[in-house]
Amino acid sequence: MSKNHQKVVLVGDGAVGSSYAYAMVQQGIAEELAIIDISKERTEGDALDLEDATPFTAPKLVYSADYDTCKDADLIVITAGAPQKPGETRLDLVDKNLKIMKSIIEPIKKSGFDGIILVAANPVDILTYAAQKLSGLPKNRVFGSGTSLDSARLRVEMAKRFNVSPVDVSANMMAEHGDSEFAAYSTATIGGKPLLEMAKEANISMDELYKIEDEVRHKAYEIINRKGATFYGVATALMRISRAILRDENAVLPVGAPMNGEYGLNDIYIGSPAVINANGVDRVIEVPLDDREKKAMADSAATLEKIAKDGMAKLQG
Ligand SMILES: NC(=O)C1=CN([C@@H]2O[C@H](COP(=O)(O)OP(=O)(O)OC[C@H]3O[C@@H](n4cnc5c(N)ncnc54)[C@H](O)[C@@H]3O)[C@@H](O)[C@H]2O)C=CC1
Ligand SMILES: CC(=O)C(=O)O
Repeated sequence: MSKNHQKVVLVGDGAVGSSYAYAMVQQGIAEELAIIDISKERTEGDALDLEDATPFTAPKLVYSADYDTCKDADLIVITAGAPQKPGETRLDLVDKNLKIMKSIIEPIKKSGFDGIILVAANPVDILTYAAQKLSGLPKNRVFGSGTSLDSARLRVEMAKRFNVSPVDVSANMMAEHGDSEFAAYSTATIGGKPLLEMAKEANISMDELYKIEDEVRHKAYEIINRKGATFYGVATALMRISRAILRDENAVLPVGAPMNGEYGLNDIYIGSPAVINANGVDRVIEVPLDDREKKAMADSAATLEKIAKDGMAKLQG
């Protein structure tokens, strides 16, 4: 395959996957998009529908495929798995989605794939951990969407509160993509100015900021209660991460990154900003945390570590 021809394989053509495919076609990222799902009718239908969009965007080969197509892919994006039902947490999905992940990684491995895997299926930090262990690929080449969507949600809320564009808010949700995540307010900035200073000047209290943090943490539940699923936000986050990989951007994005001593953590995937390029996670940016944030990071990591180890033991036992 020439350097100018990039191939992405999407595994999981449900609400998140098909929205991601649509975003990739809209943005003209990668020349080839293969779609895999247990429902062949769905992937065939989506490929036929999506190819009709390409005359208006950029030439792209979009097709329904089987796992042997993974062999020469640059990037595989995994969105296959059960979504939360109203009232369910992401962690409640762990056992069934770990089994699905195993059934996906085995044929990917068999195909001889040697590229990058980006995971979005939930609980994403645990499933990413499993995908890396089961695939045997280097840790930097398997990573998760992590807190990319949550950070976008935080930026949206800060933009509303401070009356600025969300594009100009630099703020991250960190740790688990889930109920134990936290807003890293101590390092957030707007136009280079610390967000906490701006809050003080605007008489926005810490209590109000913590209330917003909680709303961000629970936004998925609000969306699921209303429309049954969330997909446009995460699909766009996945498109953004894919672009950073395929165009070797060195973009600093919050993702579910492998820890190698950062925050005192090892052998775990967790939400943190990282440099994303053609190597996948090129390096983690270890953000300085205040005491509240340090404790939240440690507590969240402890939860993830336990569930990952128990889940893997069950899967392999
Ligand atoms: N990381 C994030 O920020 C977000 C993650 N998600 C997660 O993404 C996942 C997908 O969500 P939706 O698209 O809404 O669900 P969905 O039910 O619409 O789609 C799931 C797709 O996976 C396919 N699938 C199931 N088992 C499979 C297998 N063994 N091999 C191949 N395909 C298989 C199904 O046929 C279906 O097309 C869920 O786990 C959900 O929780 C959803 C939103 C945000
Ligand atoms: C479903 C999910 O993980 C989210 O929207 O954050």
